[in-house]
Amino acid sequence: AEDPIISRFQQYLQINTAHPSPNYHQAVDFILSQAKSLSLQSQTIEFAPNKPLILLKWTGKNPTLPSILLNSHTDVVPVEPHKWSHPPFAAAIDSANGNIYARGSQDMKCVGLQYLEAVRNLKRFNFEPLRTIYISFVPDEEIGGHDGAEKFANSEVFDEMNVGIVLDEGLASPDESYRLFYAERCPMWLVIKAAGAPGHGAKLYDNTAMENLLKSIESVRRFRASQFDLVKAGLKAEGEVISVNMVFLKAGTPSPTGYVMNLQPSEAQAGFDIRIPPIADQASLERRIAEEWAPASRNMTFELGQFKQKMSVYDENGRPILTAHDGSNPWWALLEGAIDKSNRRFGRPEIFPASTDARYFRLKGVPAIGFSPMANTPILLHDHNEFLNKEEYLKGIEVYESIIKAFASFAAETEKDEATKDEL
Ligand SMILES: CSCC[C@H](NC=O)C(=O)O
Ligand SMILES: [Zn+2]
Ligand SMILES: [Zn+2]
Repeated sequence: AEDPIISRFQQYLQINTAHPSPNYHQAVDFILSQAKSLSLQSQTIEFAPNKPLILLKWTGKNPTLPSILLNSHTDVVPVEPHKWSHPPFAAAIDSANGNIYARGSQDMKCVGLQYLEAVRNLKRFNFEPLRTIYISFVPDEEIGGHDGAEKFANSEVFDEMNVGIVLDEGLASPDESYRLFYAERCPMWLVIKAAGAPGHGAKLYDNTAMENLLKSIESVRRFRASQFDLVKAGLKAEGEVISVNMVFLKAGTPSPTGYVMNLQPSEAQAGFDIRIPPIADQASLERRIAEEWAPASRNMTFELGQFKQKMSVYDENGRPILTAHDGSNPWWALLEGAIDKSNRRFGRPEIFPASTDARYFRLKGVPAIGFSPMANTPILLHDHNEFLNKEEYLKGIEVYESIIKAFASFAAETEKDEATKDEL
């Protein structure tokens, strides 16, 4: 009985939805055909042209209760096919160990289809949800989600869904414990630019663009090391420090044979991917950028928010964007209980080190938990030879069945509503 399940996963993985030209329409056709076989209501919405978002609905017995949203993205990151041991869109299975190789096998086509397979099984056992369950397949997560989850979370459609809890992606775990995420670092993409006097390549003089930029890079590196040291010493988790990584360097005067060697250029720039946890002081980092990393006194300028990536770690009320993971959030205990029931372990709640669509839902005040059921699995998202083991995939379906059952059967509304009922 497991073969059709795996072959459906393979079919989804075989659709090339890699940027910069994801084949979204083929993915939509596939998901819609699955939805039809499950008798789920479906809707395709283009918040931006040619960027379809699919919204599936399984209506609950009490549709007035806040609903459950199971979110996944349909796009994947690009590949360097010749560096893979198996073609990245073949979804080949290594018969020796059952590993399924494909871009998206971990990030996150697995999760999207596991939701559907879990629903298939629950329907087969005639489970009837009390709460309405929505399943969304969104485009463009890998390029920031602006035309996908961001527009969706800010839409009337979303308001009308009255979502009480969102599940979104997490990370694989090399050990036996699943990882759970209550928040994520927010991206801040920075380009710093240095200017200086050009001159002969043989001349030693102050204030060259290159020297000015290098001073900044040294300063960035000291900060990077100070953050990384906290992680290495075990004092902070990966998601709890500010990461800064230089991702490009651009300078020099091009010539037909390469670069002009005896000319010191008048401009130089460097790009940095910065990620800030919601527990950090973002304003003080921005001061550091202006005063230390790109000081005007050294002929430097900077641009924050390259490719529209600059988020605030705070919401409009100045509160850090995170989902409660204590007793005040009943969904957390339900999730842990459901995983427990499936005989799987889980670790302490963490801050996701990169960024996901969950931030757009959290920003709307809706709790969102990052979770991808992949234990005993090396973390290979965005890497070559991304794979997920067949058995681990099947186990994940069972875990989602348990979670969906627990979430969809949760009868209490909020503490406040309970109190009101008691008074009546
Ligand atoms: C910052 S917008 C791009 C989102 C992307 N998400 C997953 O890898 C990331 O780089 O974190
Ligand atoms: Zn992802
Ligand atoms: Zn990704």
